[in-house]
Amino acid sequence: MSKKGILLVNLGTPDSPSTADVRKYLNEFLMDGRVIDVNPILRTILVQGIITPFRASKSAKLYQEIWSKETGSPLLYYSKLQHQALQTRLGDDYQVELAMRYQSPSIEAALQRMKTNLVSDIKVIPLFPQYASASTGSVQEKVMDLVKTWQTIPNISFVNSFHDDDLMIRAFAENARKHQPETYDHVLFSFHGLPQRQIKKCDHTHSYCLQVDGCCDTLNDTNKFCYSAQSYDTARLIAAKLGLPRGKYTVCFQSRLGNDPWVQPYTSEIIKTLANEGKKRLLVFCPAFVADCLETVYEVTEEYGGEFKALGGEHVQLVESLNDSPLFIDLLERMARAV
Ligand SMILES: C=CC1=C(C)c2cc3[nH]c(cc4nc(cc5[nH]c(cc1n2)c(C)c5CCC(=O)O)C(CCC(=O)O)=C4C)c(C)c3C=C
Ligand SMILES: [Fe+2]
Ligand SMILES: [Fe+2]
Repeated sequence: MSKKGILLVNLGTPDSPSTADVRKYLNEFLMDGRVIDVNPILRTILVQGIITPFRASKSAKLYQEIWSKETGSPLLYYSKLQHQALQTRLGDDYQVELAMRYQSPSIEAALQRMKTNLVSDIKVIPLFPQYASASTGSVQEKVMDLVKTWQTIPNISFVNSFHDDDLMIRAFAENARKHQPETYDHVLFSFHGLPQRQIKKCDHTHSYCLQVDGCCDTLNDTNKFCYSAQSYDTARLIAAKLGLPRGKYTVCFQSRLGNDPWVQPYTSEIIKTLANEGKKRLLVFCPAFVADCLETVYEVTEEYGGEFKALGGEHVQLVESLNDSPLFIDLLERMARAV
């Protein structure tokens, strides 16, 4: 009998921290119409004429800071650990493949290996807890775009999001307990940002997301696929698991790009406010990521840590990501086996 296929897909990272490879990565990433969601001519001018030429060498320097001689990019390193751990858990009845949406290893090569092995059931697990068109949606589109040319299209299913899954919530809470959250003045749940335009576009009523006060306070039929609403839900659940009172934590969004408004509050502004209030020690979760990466290792620890200290703060502690923690592998195994 043929094996069942599981395709794990994360975002992607450059092949090396050289400016040339970072440029190649940024061009592929940002030319995705779900990431820079403007018309193709404007996107080409923005990405290839403005963003990438200015950003490539700056980003390459950041990647050089986090790149390990032995293990390379943290995102790819931890993704490989997750891949191996899941294959071990699932055994020989399953073929587990790892791919990145951009650069390598590619989704195309992973699907091709499954096709060669006559895998007839494929479950795609985009490694993003909260649904966004720019991340999960892009993976889904890419997979469908590749298999549409096959003569026989196999049974394919997609995991859409797992923002409220108890195993993920417990995994983050367990990582935080190592740092004794009660010893910190404040806790941040810092999610990757998204342009406000993309948040509004996911609301088919066009009158709720970012139009109504408190639109992310609960999940309902209108906002159930809203990245921001799902992020608030994740934060509420982790906070509840740790018994954090409402005033002890803040949800915020990091990594803006360009001049358009992104979903707020911005992490950098919250860091300033907390330093000005005299807070000294911050514990920071990044629950949009299941693996440590540039956005956690560098942006939180170095960039926000540096800004906080310059304003009188003492310490910013990152809660490490899920990486290959047993509870997260439990979750991957459960998603893989679910019919
Ligand atoms: C959590 C899922 C992600 C969403 C949603 C997302 C949207 C998004 N990102 C950019 C621009 C950049 N993101 C960059 C890095 C990056 N982004 C994610 C995840 C999501 N992005 C990850 C996991 C990483 C880290 C990759 C790594 O190699 O470690 C970068 C590159 C770094 C830099 O130059 O700052 C950019 C650029 C946009 C525009 C966007 C949605 C519109
Ligand atoms: Fe990103
Ligand atoms: Fe919303």
